[in-house]
This record gives sequence, structure tokens and C-alpha cells, in this order.
Amino acid sequence: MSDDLGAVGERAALARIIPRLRRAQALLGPGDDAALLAAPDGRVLLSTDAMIEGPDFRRAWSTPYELGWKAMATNLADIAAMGGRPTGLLVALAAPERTSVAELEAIADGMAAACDALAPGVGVVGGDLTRAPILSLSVTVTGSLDGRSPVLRSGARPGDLVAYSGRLGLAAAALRLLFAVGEEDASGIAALRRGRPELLREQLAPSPPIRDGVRAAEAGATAMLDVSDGLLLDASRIAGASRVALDLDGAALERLAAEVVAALPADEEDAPRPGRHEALALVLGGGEDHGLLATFPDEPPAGFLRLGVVREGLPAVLIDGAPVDPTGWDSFAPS
Ligand SMILES: Nc1ncnc2c1ncn2[C@@H]1O[C@H](COP(=O)(O)OP(=O)(O)O)[C@@H](O)[C@H]1O
Ligand SMILES: Cc1ncc(C[n+]2csc(CCOP(=O)(O)OP(=O)(O)O)c2C)c(N)n1
Ligand SMILES: [Mg+2]
Repeated sequence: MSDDLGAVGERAALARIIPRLRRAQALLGPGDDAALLAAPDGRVLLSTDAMIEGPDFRRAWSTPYELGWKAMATNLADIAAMGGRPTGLLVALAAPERTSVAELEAIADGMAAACDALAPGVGVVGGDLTRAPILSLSVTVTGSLDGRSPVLRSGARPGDLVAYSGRLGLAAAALRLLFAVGEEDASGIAALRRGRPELLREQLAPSPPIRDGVRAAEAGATAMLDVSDGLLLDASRIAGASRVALDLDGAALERLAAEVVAALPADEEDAPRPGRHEALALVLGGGEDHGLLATFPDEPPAGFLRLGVVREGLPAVLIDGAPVDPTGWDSFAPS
């Protein structure tokens, strides 16, 4: 018998998916009209982020497990970026009726594994399953500040240090390889997966440093965000909100670019190894690393790499004192 959603039906599919999700620390999890979460802090952090087949992922490149993982990781990072601790997630899944329920089970397994790895004790507390012409995963995440103040984009002050926790440029470097192979060449994709599993994971199932959000807040971070659209563009958001200039250290950025070069294959015919210049562009504007960019009045906590200093002046991003164009991802930019 067919395992397609169209044959199995919504209710039976949910009965197979829900048990695979971790029992979160929720007062009431999936199964009723709404979930119930405790909010001892009296306030709730809330964020939402969707992943759409086509602009955000390709079925030929991502396994269902990886899609579930990434949907969790990117949403958890937004709570971390406020200095918060994630407390629960809601997942609205839309899929074509020819999707097999086994694929949805694998998505759920990826979600559970990502929560276990990145935010232990947190899980999916509810969601929605509906039909659509393409696959999409819309996730909403809640978080707690546990009495602390939120770390906004607007708090950076001249004299603060700029620091970053996470990877930079690798998610974009992996995407560049995938685009070079394309969606039709299944054996090429398989070879890439075999050859560069760690690099591909940075794009397909990333592990942003979720716990470092609370650590940064406790260390007195004055501003913070997760780098989703590219370092320069996201740095310019802190600069704009804080009305300061972020002056990045060119030598530190060059070292990160060297790591990107080292992570890429040297002998790929379709995608020749990028030079330092192209690797630097991936570090500066690649996006999707979801590491935490923060400013600190004192030494950043362990795990954060010093990337520059905050200076007085018009909102801008500088490298070694020279203004740069804040390039990065825009979902509506012409491709
Ligand atoms: N459709 C929308 N309606 C209301 N607010 C939105 C919408 N889309 C984005 N926002 C808000 O605009 C801000 C920037 O969004 P986004 O770039 O997606 O943030 P992030 O990069 O942190 O995920 C966020 O505060 C977000 O909540
Ligand atoms: C097939 C495919 N094309 C393009 C990209 C690149 N891409 C998709 S979303 C994105 C940036 C972040 O996405 P967005 O939904 O804007 O995240 P947010 O800023 O809201 O956190 C990038 C670089 C991709 N990952 N996969
Ligand atoms: Mg964010």
C-alpha cells in the first residue's frame, strides 16, 4: 500500500509523527488545540522563520532529516541571539500529497535530534500539517530570558569589542558546491556528500552555538544577533540600530577566509577551489552560519572570537577603518 500522505491521510500521518518528537518540558504538548508552556519569567521571547522548497532548500540536496534539523537550528539561533533560552517550538508543515509519511517521520527525527543536540530538553510542542504544491516548514520558537534583560541590536557602544561565536562562510561555501553540481546529477551529489560530509553539514544541518546566547548575555553583551544573511549585512544592522560604526579586523577575517579555502576540495572540476578573495567574500556575505555576532564592554566569554571594535561615528561597517558595502542575502534580490 502507498505510504503517501494522500493515501495515509492527515490523522494517521500525525499519529506516526508526534511520538517521534521529544517530550518537551511543556505543560501540554501536541494533541490538543494548543500547547501550554510555563513562563515563570512572566515574559516570552517569540520568533518565527520559514523554509520553503526552492528558495531555501532543494529536495535533491537535503534529506528530510536534514530539513528538520535545519528548521530547528535556525529558529533556536534567533532565541539565542536575544540572550534567551529556547523553551518550545511549533511546526507548520505543508507538503504535496505524494510525499511519503516516512519522509515526514524523518523530518520529525531530524527535529528531535537537533533539539537534543542544540537545546536539550526543548522540543516541538505542536504544529500543523497541511497540503501544498511544495514542501515548506514554518517554525515558531519561544524562549525565556530567566529574569535577564534581552540583548537587542541597539545596545553597542563605542569602545565595545566585537566578537563572534560559530562558523563563518562554510554554509555558503557548501551551497556553492551544491549549485556547481546541480540538482540532476545524483551521483555527483552523492560523491560530494561522501567527500565533504562536514562541510555539507554546515549548510544542510548546521549546529549554531545556541548555548552561547545565554553565556553572552551573562557576560554583559550590549548587542547581539545571529548571522543569517551575511556578516557585513548583519553587522550593519547592529551599527544602524546602535548608531555606531563596527570596525572589523582584516587580519581576523583573512584567517577565517583561509579556513574556508582549507575546507573546500582542491580538485573539483565544476567548482574550482576559490582563491582567498572569493573565500573572503563567502565569510563577509555568505550567510546562513547562524553564529552569534555580539558586542561586549569587556573581554568576550570563551567560545567568542574577537573580530573588531565599536567606534563612534555614522552607522557603518568598516574593515581596518575603511568603510565597506554591507553585502549579504536578500530573499527578494534578483538572482
Ligand atoms: N511578515 C512579517 N510581519 C511582521 N514582522 C515581520 C515580518 N517579517 C519579518 N518581520 C520582522 O522583521 C524583523 C527582521 O526579520 P528577519 O530578517 O527575518 O529577522 P532575522 O534575520 O533575525 O530572522 C524581525 O523582527 C521580524 O520579526
Ligand atoms: C536552494 C537554496 N538557495 C539559496 C539558499 C541561500 N539562502 C537561503 S535563505 C538564506 C539566508 C537566510 O534566510 P532568511 O529566511 O532570510 O533568514 P532570516 O534572516 O529571516 O533568519 C540564504 C543565504 C539556500 N540555502 N538554498
Ligand atoms: Mg536573527
